[in-house]
Amino acid sequence: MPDTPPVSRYYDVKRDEQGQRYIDVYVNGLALLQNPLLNKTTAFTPQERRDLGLEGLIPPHVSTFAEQKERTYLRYLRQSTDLEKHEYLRALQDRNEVLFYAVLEDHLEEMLPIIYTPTVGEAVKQYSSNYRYPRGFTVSAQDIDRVEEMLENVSVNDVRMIVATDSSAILGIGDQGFGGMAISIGKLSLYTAAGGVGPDKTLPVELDVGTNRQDLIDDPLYLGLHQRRMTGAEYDEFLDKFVEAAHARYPKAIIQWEDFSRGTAFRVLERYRRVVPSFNDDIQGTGAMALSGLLSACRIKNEALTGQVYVVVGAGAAGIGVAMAIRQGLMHEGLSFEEAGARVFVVDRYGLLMEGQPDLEPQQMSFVRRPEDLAGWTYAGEAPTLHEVIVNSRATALLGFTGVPGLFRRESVDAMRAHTARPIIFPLSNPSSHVEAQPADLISWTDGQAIVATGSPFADIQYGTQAYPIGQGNNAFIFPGLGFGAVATRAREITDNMVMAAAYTLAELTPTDQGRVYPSISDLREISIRIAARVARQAITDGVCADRRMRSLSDEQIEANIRDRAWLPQYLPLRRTGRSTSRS
Ligand SMILES: NC(=O)c1ccc[n+]([C@@H]2O[C@H](COP(=O)([O-])OP(=O)(O)OC[C@H]3O[C@@H](n4cnc5c(N)ncnc54)[C@H](O)[C@@H]3O)[C@@H](O)[C@H]2O)c1
Ligand SMILES: O=C(O)C[C@H](O)C(=O)O
Ligand SMILES: [Mn+2]
Repeated sequence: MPDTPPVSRYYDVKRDEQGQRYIDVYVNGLALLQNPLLNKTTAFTPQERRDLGLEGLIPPHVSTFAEQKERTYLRYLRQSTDLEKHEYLRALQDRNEVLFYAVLEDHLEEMLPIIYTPTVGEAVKQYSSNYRYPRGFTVSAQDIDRVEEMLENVSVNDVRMIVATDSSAILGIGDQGFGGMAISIGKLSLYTAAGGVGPDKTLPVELDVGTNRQDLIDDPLYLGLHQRRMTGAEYDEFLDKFVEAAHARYPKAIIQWEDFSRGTAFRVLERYRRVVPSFNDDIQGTGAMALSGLLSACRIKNEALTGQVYVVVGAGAAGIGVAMAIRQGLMHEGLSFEEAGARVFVVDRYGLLMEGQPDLEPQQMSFVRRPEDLAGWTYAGEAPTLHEVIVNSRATALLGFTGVPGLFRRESVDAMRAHTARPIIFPLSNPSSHVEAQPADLISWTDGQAIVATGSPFADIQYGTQAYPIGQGNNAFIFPGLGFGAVATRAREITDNMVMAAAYTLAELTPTDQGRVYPSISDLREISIRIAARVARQAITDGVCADRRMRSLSDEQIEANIRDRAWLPQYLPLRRTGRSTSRS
């Protein structure tokens, strides 16, 4: 019997007599080379080549890992556009995952914008035209009744982390139909590169419930379902079937819901969060990320979180998630629910959220103002506009989650400077082309006084004689650690306290001396490990840790345990003993 559970029907990770890990493979020859979890391309040893039927199929020179990485990186540099670089790295991932993650680890800051935001947005749009090779799992409105059988086709048997999207609100680029699969893939690449979850433990999922994009429906080359989106009870039934089947096949898996539009995001989160361990990245991950940036900004200002007035624009999944997180943070700092809510103003397309507006959704209701709440305000229409809210509320912090480029105007920024010397301005919409204000404008309009963060990466801003670094306020600083902490404890549920622990840990780990409110991406892995440890501790405190051994560990032991189990991109020896212990 192996001392590690079977992980794939193509191989098991086992230990030899000396306790060294090796991979026992049940395929050979070309079939082995075509499995990206097993393939070492040119690095197979002469012994492996003989034993695994690879002789004659690969070039004679046995490459070192360093040579492979160098060859791969040089070719990466020869790709001329960011999308070509993305496609090149994705092809590498589909060929050899260890090498992909090793190269990514060596060049994380350079490559994150390529495999993830903003380039992944382009990959989503081009998904059908650039489709090449299967990755992840997809189920559509046509075949949801067979989802259980279909999940059996997935070759890995021990998935711990699923990212699933219905592609209804991808970044700030809206309904993208089947192309949203690229987002699930990109998020999970970060789980492995930063969060330490092995690639064989992850499963990207595209829930193809249709698309309301007529141009996609009319395009014969579009690879998703050519029909309009399911809604209402039909949609709920689809999701119920997916969740039930995924949980049955992968009982230890955490589900991250990604890029669901505001109409479904909250409903889906609440419907399942106590059924399977799950969280919504745009609501909760973004909420924690934004709260952390605000805590760091307050540290720079040398003021309290409770001393600011917050305007959140865009009352969708992210905006409401962030407004809730700010309110929770203010309560954590001692305010009552009412006092905290009074400091948070939420604006959507009709202006300030006000009673009686059309299309208000349940999750927005606790932020809705009545006219009598606005005594002393001056505004022209039925609801104050964004600018009128900033002026009347005496806003000191402004956060954007609208996906509308250029929404933050100079007059509003000037108005903020009447209330505070150092306005906090976070245009957090992605990708870069959808940012609510250019960081360079914000720095120059405020003579370098604004504290700025953006969702997509921006280079330092040169203004006068000084360089102003722009922190990247992206939920990538939260979800890998939050998810890994939940995986490590086999959390039965992801509690609000676990999300808050992630937010406060990120703030503690953010050095603010350079004026940045988010750390450098090069520190992402270390930060994710530390967040995972604190999330794990919180899971134990909250009584949701299903892993008995973890419960008795000290904080130091938890962190050591998490560090120790983080997957690293290294080749293991491959052997073929002929004794399969896997299901097949
Ligand atoms: N930085 C991050 O980590 C991060 C995380 C999540 C989402 N986001 C970004 O936030 C944006 C929104 O994402 P979401 O998932 O909440 O989408 P969503 O569709 O749920 O919400 C968007 C909201 O913006 C509102 N809106 C549109 N135009 C507006 C306008 N002119 N004025 C005011 N409100 C307007 C819409 O009515 C809707 O309520 C996207 O660009 C996304 O990339 C960033
Ligand atoms: O994907 C990102 O870069 C962050 C966030 O989840 C978003 O939807 O914009
Ligand atoms: Mn998202």
